[in-house]
Amino acid sequence: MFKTIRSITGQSGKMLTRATWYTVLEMIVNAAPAGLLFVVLASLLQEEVSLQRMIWWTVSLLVMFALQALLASRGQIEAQSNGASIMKDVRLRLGEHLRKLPMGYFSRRDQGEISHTLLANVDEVEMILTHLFNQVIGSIILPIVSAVFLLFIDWRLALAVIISVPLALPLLFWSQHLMGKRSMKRQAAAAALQSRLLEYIQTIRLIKAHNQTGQRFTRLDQAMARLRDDSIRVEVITSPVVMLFSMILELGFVVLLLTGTYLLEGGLLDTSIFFIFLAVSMKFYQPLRSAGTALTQMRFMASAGERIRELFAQEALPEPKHPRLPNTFNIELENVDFAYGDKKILNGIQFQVPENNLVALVGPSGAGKSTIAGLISRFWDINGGAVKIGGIDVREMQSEELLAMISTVQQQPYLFNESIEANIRKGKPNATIEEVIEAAQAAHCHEFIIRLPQGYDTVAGEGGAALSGGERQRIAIARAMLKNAPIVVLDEATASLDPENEVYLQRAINKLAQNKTVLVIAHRLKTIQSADRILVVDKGKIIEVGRHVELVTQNGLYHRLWLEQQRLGGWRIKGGSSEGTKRA
Ligand SMILES: Nc1ncnc2c1ncn2[C@@H]1O[C@H](COP(=O)(O)OP(=O)(O)OP(=O)(O)O)[C@@H](O)[C@H]1O
Repeated sequence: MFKTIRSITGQSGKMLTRATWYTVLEMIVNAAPAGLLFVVLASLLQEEVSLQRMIWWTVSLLVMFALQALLASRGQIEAQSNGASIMKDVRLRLGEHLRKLPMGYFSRRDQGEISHTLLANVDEVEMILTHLFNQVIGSIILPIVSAVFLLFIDWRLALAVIISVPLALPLLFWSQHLMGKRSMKRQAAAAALQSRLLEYIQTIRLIKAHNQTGQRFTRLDQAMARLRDDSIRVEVITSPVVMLFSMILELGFVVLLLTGTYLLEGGLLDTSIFFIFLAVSMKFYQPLRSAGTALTQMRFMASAGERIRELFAQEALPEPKHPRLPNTFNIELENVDFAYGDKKILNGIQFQVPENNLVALVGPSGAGKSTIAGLISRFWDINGGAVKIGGIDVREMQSEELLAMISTVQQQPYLFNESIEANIRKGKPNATIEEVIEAAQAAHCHEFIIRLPQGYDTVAGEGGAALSGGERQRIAIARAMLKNAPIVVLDEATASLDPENEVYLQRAINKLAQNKTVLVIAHRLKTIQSADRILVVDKGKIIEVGRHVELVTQNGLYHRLWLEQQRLGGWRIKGGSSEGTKRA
């Protein structure tokens, strides 16, 4: 448990902080009234009490209580600030680590699971550092101090008090073991519920549109029921063992009573000593019981640490020891093989995009076009061959430098829930407002932005929900224009846009493509009629290569796709634009 926490916080001794020392002192002061009680009782029994003495004792007691409260509050503040700053660092390192992971990790894991680890699990570990750890330390120190005190007074009775501890401890270890096993299951159920909740919220529009509220709610309901069952199971399995631990521990009190009475009857014990033991033993068993509960709770929280450790253990794409930078920006794929896990997707892909050329990838859905485009940004590492930019393998470049030379415009670009200005500025964080407007004008979105109630200050909504698909794409293009990277990877919108939007979008794309090396995934073939080269991809292979005029005359897949799209075009109520992606 401590090993996990140390490994995720990266701090070896930092759990024993000033806060822990405050707690140790607090517990010593907490045990001190027992000593005072001993003196008071002895005086009472010997009838040596005076009012003046009693006032002194009372004052001393008040000072002890005040000191204890002061130490407790200092300890809590220290623990809180130390734990919170350690976990801030963990959150930052987790964010940084996630950024370096291959995209494959994100497609394997649910978004909800990842966010559960980043939010709930980090909070749970923070709870250990800010509260539970010191609570456990305090609950162990107080009985130790009390036991030492009792041993000094009468070793026979002290042994009677302590004797139950070694008998109860195995039960505590057992409860820890049970908790360790069950808590991982409960964590998985909580993460699954988070995924279902996220899915429910993100797809609420779709669910309503298809009238599937009942069906989706069932999935959510099942996830909730699983979490409920796992939570109950954790309690049902561990609680009886913790209870048994407490009971066996308290048996020591019975042993104390029997031993004390036996010694008293034999005249081997002073009554005042016996009273002291009866009173002080409370300071022995009660904190040990709390330590047991806090330790079990801590073991539960530590499973959150396990999940964080697993996330840190995911291997990032290896960075080169001696990174290289290309001088030119032609793209080259040499005999590339690629698989998602065991699922082979690309087979011997080979092509070039000469610098400042526009090459289009076309083909049926699932052919592997987006995968090819992702390999250029090194979203995944390939299984065979090489992906090169300017003759240098992308694996020999530092990932940040590689990403800086590529602008990617997605089919469904994501806009942050910030102002449109901030969204465009993501392409160049230090851009002036004039540069932002210039990019928006070039991307043909300035006109619609200034017509919005708050113009550039209009908030785009989560994911860009406040804007239409075409508007979102144009803002993403403005973002890419501001970035002004030498390579552009463009995933063209599949959905039919209204003619006006389509014309503007096409003009924006043409502007973005000027003097750049462009790889475009084209879904509408009429937009790539003037591309320098078209690659037809099918089942992970390039099966045809040529310009539009060459390919339409061959009796191949491109020809069939072209005829199909021409036929579908005839069904449109309004005619589309005749503009296409072209070199300006
Ligand atoms: N992250 C992933 N994990 C596993 N399989 C994937 C992943 N992404 C895509 N695939 C699979 O790889 C194949 C190629 O997908 P890809 O998205 O590259 O095709 P595409 O030609 O771009 O399709 P579309 O035109 O529909 O976008 C598909 O069978 C798809 O199911």
